[in-house]
Amino acid sequence: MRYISTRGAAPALSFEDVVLTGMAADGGLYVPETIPQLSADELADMAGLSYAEIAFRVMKPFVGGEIEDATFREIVTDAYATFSHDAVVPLKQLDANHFLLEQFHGPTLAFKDVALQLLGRLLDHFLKKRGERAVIMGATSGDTGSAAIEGCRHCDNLDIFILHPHKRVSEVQRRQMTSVLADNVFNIAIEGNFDDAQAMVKASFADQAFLNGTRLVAVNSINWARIMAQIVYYVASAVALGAPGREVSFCVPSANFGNVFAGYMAYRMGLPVKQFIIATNANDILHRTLAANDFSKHELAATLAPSMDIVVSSNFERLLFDAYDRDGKAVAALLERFQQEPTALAEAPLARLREKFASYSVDDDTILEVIREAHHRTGEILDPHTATGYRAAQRVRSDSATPMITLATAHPAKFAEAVVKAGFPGVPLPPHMDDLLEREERYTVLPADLAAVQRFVAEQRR
Ligand SMILES: Cc1ncc(COP(=O)(O)O)c(C=O)c1O
Ligand SMILES: N[C@@H](CCOP(=O)(O)O)C(=O)O
Repeated sequence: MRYISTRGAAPALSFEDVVLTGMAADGGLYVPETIPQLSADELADMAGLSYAEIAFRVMKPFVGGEIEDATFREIVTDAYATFSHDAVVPLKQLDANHFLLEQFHGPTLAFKDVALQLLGRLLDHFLKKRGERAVIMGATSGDTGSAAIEGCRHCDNLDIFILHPHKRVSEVQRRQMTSVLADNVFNIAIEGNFDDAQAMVKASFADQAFLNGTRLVAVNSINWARIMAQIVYYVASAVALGAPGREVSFCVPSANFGNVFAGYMAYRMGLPVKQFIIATNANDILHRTLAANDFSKHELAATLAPSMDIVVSSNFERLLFDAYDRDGKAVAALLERFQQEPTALAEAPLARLREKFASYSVDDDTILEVIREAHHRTGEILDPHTATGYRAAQRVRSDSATPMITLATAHPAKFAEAVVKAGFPGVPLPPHMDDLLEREERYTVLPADLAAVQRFVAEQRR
């Protein structure tokens, strides 16, 4: 298996190299050169298997024989043993044909754990094999940061630098990151927003001179392994509801687009998916692009679903690469224009996207209304991100005969502000976190200035 860049001008990489890197040298993101296929028989055979076994089977072709089967199976089994639910990501039926896929049973209570428990172990495996050290730089709007720290902190060969937007993540999210006092964990609160943090991480991949030759690795979904691991739960949940004999649809609270892109990859591998719904908060660039072909940046708004407060959506590039028939030059030109001025997609790629994707945007008042309504109807307290998905599924699903799976991307206990504003007393944290609000914190506030951040990383790394 080889991996190529969405901008068409960087060298192709092996699986091991793609895991141990971030962005491609041409500024693009890596995708598999060919998309492995899952036959109907292979899908049918997965019914009733454990999540770890499905994960092994779905991901094996992407690894391309670069890790021995027995070792890879061990890594996968170990990663998913950290989840508090046997099903890892259980399905919960809400009504006749609407299901929640609960993605918050991992150590940090958000869907990011599914990929980052695996990625941490893959990095450990490859770095030990090579006898190398590496520096991680990641940007977070709140959930990736803690999941990355939790997934990678036991790897002695890694120093982990996580940039979060100062005062723009929830208290629980911040404390999940900043109360990890390990010697190899560094939290940086950036005086800016998530887009600023992500831009600095990407700029650091583009010019790594500040690290004097030490390897820089991504934990954001720019790292292909993140997407790969997220494909699994689309397959597992669809098979649980009758695939390949029955089509399903997915509604995905979206921002940086890694989650729904993984679903699209599952579809490209052969999973029968009728529709993907992209749900956004008030930061609605994905919805504006799909619905009105308005691919332009608006100012980033702080919302009640802070993890989705993102304007420049990284993985949309991977979808564009497919929509533009894998023409890297066209993707590079479009994205360069996008950085400079309001732009639009060409007609044919947009039409292709609209065949499979619908979208819907949900503002803060509606998030609160949905939390109340969903509780009244189903007894569930949704987190504010999941609430955007719940409403989008109600409004734009193509039909009610096809099972709709809405991804419940985080636990409501992480987002007390929205839950309390919606009129509930709050949701308790699980026992392993019940003293979180009393734990000591450590983090450094820095301006949104690339040189300052790089200087900090260069000085602090071990
Ligand atoms: C809780 C939660 N829901 C949804 C999203 C959106 O996922 P993605 O960035 O993969 O589109 C994120 C992060 O971005 C998140 O943390
Ligand atoms: N919502 C994310 C933003 C970063 O997304 P990623 O999937 O690219 O890591 C977060 O919680 O940090």
